[in-house]
Order: sequence, then structure tokens, then C-alpha cells
Amino acid sequence: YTWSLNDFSLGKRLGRGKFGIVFLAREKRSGYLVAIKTIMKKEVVQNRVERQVLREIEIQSHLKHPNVLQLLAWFHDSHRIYLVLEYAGKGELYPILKDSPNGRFDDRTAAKYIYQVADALEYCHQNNVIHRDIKPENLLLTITGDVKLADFGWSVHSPSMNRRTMCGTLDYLPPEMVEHKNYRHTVDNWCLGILCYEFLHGYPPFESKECEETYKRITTRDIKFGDFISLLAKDLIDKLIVLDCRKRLSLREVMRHPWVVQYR
Ligand SMILES: O=C(Cc1cc(-c2ccc3c(-c4nc5ccccc5[nH]4)n[nH]c3c2)n[nH]1)Nc1cccc(F)c1
Repeated sequence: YTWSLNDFSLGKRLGRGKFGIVFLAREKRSGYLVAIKTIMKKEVVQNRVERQVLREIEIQSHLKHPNVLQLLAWFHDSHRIYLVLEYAGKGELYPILKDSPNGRFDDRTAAKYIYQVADALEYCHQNNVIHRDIKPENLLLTITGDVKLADFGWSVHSPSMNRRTMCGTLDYLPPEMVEHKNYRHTVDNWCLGILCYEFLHGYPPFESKECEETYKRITTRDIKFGDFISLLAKDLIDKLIVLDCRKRLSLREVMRHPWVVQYR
């Protein structure tokens, strides 16, 4: 059976980006809510990303995990490709973080999300998928308060707030990527440490006004913790934000870390 747009009634716009717009939609027969992302074929051809989109569809259609946003189906017509993606009832985590008291999560909330992202990443790595772009903007929250890892590599962002500095793109990069060295799946472990720091502080550890400064702070691991940070949380972050990628805590160890276990 091939799906078509007639199977869905389209609702409000959820997000937009370079390649497409995401709509809330309801599958008519089941009443099931989904997010439908439309990608203009013309744009894909113009940007010569056909292979990338097909590869992304190939990858996402095989990944099935409670904390990885699932691609449920896809179809196309003369002008567009339509991706039927899981609908996350509370939307992007980034605005939720910014709207939290003091702009940061408490230990319980942060630990629950870190556990779920670590679990999702462990699953991706077992399927030889490196995410490379873990950050609050790429995380969605379901109505039950669970995290879904989405790959917005396609720059789909609801009109969410932009990061404070223009170096936002650098903030999450591990040293091996900043220095254009070869990298492995352990880049995601570094990013998980950055994510944990940002959840608990409300800003990433190496954020600076100038990109050069961010760059220097990453490669020299110039990190400072707020005095309100618990020792256990600091211990976890210290074991993930490690310059030598071989020495970073594994995802399994993250899920067993006392700070994660006691709060999850
Ligand atoms: O593009 C994406 C990832 C992606 C997910 C989404 C996305 C965006 C928003 C939502 C939402 C959502 N729920 C909301 C509730 C309130 C406000 C905003 C909301 N957005 N649920 N599910 C979504 C899914 N956009 N782009 N995957 C992709 C790309 C190319 C090929 C492929 F196979 C997959």
C-alpha cells in the first residue's frame, strides 16, 4: 500500500527550514497524529542532496527505538517528498529549556533526559549510526515527557529562538572535529557531556562571543561549573567532556552512573 496526502488531514505548521515545512497531520482512518515534513524536490535537486535525503530516509526507516523519532512512512508526488514522522506533543526541547526556572533543568529532569538520549545513542551506535549533532534543538519532547532524538540535519526548526552567539554551531563540536581529525562514534559521548552541562546551567560550557574564543576553550577544555552543580553531576560531565576520545565514559556507563540512576 502506498500512502498519499489524501490519507491525511493537514493541521497547523510545526516548523520550517531550508528544505521543508513540517505540518501536524491526522491520519484519517486511525485518527493517529503525525508530523508530515514536506521537502521540495526542486530544492533537493538544486542543492544536490538527493543522495543524502535518500540515505537519511534509508537510515531513519530502519531505526526503531522509543527515544529515536521514527520515520513512519514516506511518499512523493510531482513536486514534493513527504515524510511521515512521529508527532512529539510538546515540541522542541530548546524553548522548554529556555522557559524553565533560571533557564535550566533540575537534576531529576536533566538526568531523565540524559538517560534517554544515552539509550537512544547506544542504539544508534549499535546500528552504526553516529548522530554528530546532539543538542537541545535536535531533541523533541512527547506528551508523556519523554525525549525523542531527531536529526534536524535538514535544518528544520520551528521559529525557535536562536542561540545567544553566532558560534552556536561550534558549541557542541568535540576537539577532534574542531581540528578536522578523524572521528568515531565517541563524538556523541562528548556532545552528551555538553548537553548535560547545558541542561544544568542553561548555556553550553564553551560559549563565547567570538568563535575563535569558543574554539580555544574547546581545545583547552576550559570549563567552569556553577557552584549550584551537584558533585555527582560534575563527575559525569567531567568524564564525558574529555579531550582524548578514547577516555570518554561509554554510553552504557553513563546509563549506570549514580547521578543518572538516582534521578532517572
Ligand atoms: O527531517 C528529519 C527530522 C525532522 C523531524 C522533524 C519534526 C519537527 C517537528 C516535530 C514535532 C513537533 N511537535 C510539536 C509540538 C508543539 C510545537 C512544535 C512541534 N513540533 N513532532 N514531530 C516532529 C518532527 N522535522 N524534521 N528527518 C528526515 C529528513 C530527511 C529524510 C528522513 F528520512 C528523515
